[in-house]
Amino acid sequence: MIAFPCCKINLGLNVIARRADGYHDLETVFYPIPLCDALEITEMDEKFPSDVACDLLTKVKTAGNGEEAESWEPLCPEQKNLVVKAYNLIANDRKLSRVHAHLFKNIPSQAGLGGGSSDAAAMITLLNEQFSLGLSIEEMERYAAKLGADCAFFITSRPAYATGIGDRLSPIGDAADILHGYYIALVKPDIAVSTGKAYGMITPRRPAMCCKDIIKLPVSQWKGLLTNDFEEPVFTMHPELGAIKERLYTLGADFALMSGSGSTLFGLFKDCPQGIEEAFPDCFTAVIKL
Ligand SMILES: C[C@@](CO)(OP(=O)(O)O)[C@H](O)COP(=O)(O)OP(=O)(O)OC[C@H]1O[C@@H](n2ccc(N)nc2=O)[C@H](O)[C@@H]1O
Ligand SMILES: Nc1ncnc2c1ncn2[C@@H]1O[C@H](COP(=O)(O)OP(=O)(O)O)[C@@H](O)[C@H]1O
Repeated sequence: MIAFPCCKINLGLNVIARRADGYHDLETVFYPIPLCDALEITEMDEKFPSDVACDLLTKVKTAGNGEEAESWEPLCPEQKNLVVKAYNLIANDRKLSRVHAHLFKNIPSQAGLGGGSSDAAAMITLLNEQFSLGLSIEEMERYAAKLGADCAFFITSRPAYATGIGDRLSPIGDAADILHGYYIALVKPDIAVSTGKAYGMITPRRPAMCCKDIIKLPVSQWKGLLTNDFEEPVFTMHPELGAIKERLYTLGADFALMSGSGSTLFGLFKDCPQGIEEAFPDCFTAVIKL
């Protein structure tokens, strides 16, 4: 059984308050983007000589100098991969057969695109189907939220207004179609931002206007209104990121912003943008019609 976990961008992100548990309350709109990993699970042969209940092979797509390379390499120690963590979480409560998992990584890591969280959510939904666990969407979202603050969103990957630590989701109604027909350019340089460190550099505040209301305006009016609180501290640490955002505007974007805690910048274009790959030669780039 196979799934294609997508990634997300944040349409605005306001860090509102620091909580007693060290986490932060935020408000953001999660918007799914069809740049996907592939995750396949197959049941393990009874005779497979292993103590491991879920073994994982990861194929990472890496780009460099205009060439694409693929290699079977662990992204991180297997037991730390969110796909294996998702299996272990469900296996704690339900009887599961042992499985082989094959993960093809197409979504860049440490990018603010939620790729790992999406893979974990896909594992939960795959296990639910493969083993007829009968879990409801809400039950799967509750499991997912235990694995990462933005993981619950990826159970359905429907555009959503998120509050709490990113785990309280509500649909955004008609605004869900707002980007239909737009082109998105994703640009991710080879810079890793620590999410925890970035949160620590923000002074929380309540915004004048909530991002779910701003996105009801035409995209051409979002500039200056729809903001990401991570940009200020992260652009200070890495000025190259601010420069990429400016370049996206020069290339004709109606709107550009950093996604999550970075380091991906995205630009929204009415017409298919030209020259993105050439403009950012040392970065991962993708142009996708929404
Ligand atoms: C910033 C956001 C915005 O969408 O996205 P990404 O940049 O990761 O995509 C998310 O809040 C990232 O959520 P997620 O990536 O699941 O975070 P986790 O792994 O759960 O937490 C990493 C660390 O970030 C901090 N953290 C995370 C979420 C939150 N609401 N408040 C926090 O303070 C905590 O210090 C935590 O230890
Ligand atoms: N399935 C997975 N895909 C990507 N990263 C994973 C996965 N499982 C665990 N990780 C770990 O989580 C870290 C960040 O995850 P990722 O989702 O790519 O970042 P972000 O939330 O910034 O988009 C990675 O550096 C890696 O060590």
